[in-house]
Amino acid sequence: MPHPLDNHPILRMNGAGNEILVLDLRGTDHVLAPEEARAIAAAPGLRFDQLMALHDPREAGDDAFMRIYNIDGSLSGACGNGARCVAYALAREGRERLSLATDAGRIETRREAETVFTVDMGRPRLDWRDIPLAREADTRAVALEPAAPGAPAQFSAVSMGNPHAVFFVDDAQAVPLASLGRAIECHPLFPERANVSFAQILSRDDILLRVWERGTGATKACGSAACATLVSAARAGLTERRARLRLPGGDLFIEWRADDHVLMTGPVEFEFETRLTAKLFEGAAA
Ligand SMILES: N[C@@H](CCC[C@H](N)C(=O)O)C(=O)O
Repeated sequence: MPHPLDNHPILRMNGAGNEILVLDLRGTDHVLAPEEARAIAAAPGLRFDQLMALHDPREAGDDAFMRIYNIDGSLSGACGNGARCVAYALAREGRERLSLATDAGRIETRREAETVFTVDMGRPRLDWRDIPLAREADTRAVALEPAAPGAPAQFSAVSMGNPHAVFFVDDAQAVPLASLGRAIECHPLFPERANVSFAQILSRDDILLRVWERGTGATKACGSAACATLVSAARAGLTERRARLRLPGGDLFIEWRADDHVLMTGPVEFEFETRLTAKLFEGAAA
């Protein structure tokens, strides 16, 4: 029997430099196995930061249900830049606004301009159990214990549907992102691991940000991390509730509205469309 994804189209896009694949599985009952996600990531030209698999909606009013894969095959409950890429992909069907469900909740997107999209990421979750953390803590300032060599002593914890640890630093460019990110992602405080951000406050509405993503590593942009950072900075009184987040791949504009929803706006680029082949999955579970 041919592999169900043989000859299936796949889109390569990026959201502010965050490398995204969009795999539209609506109308099929195929659920991508972690091994299959890793096989796609290993194919020439298809390496991704996140793969967004679209499934038929489970509830009336939704446009799709999404499964979000990291490069190691693990799943995430949220991906802000990926959602904006999905919004661009489905805009080709004439849909300018979307409601997208994940296991962590529902997010909404809208088109602002030809290649600029906003995603409403919903409310941040700020209770230590929701991050989750391994022990009770005030999420505004959690002590990193045991200490990680070279890491700041404390961080802010936020869930945007996925776990984030945000460290405020004087010089984000000087942070050894790979070594610290790897160590903190898997720190015993995070039973589900964490996305790790290093943020430098430039002014009350301007933040420089570098991110080590859970399950993927250093990326050029991480939307949910940008949201978690703005929420952390505003809670700490370091910024207003609206700011520009400068990431290596581009700028994201984040607003934590009075109704508690966090909105992110930024650019999306379509790179190319190609087709998967059965050969790619040889050795991976079907
Ligand atoms: N790049 C994403 C976040 C992707 C998920 C993350 N690596 C996780 O495992 O939670 C974004 O734009 O939000």
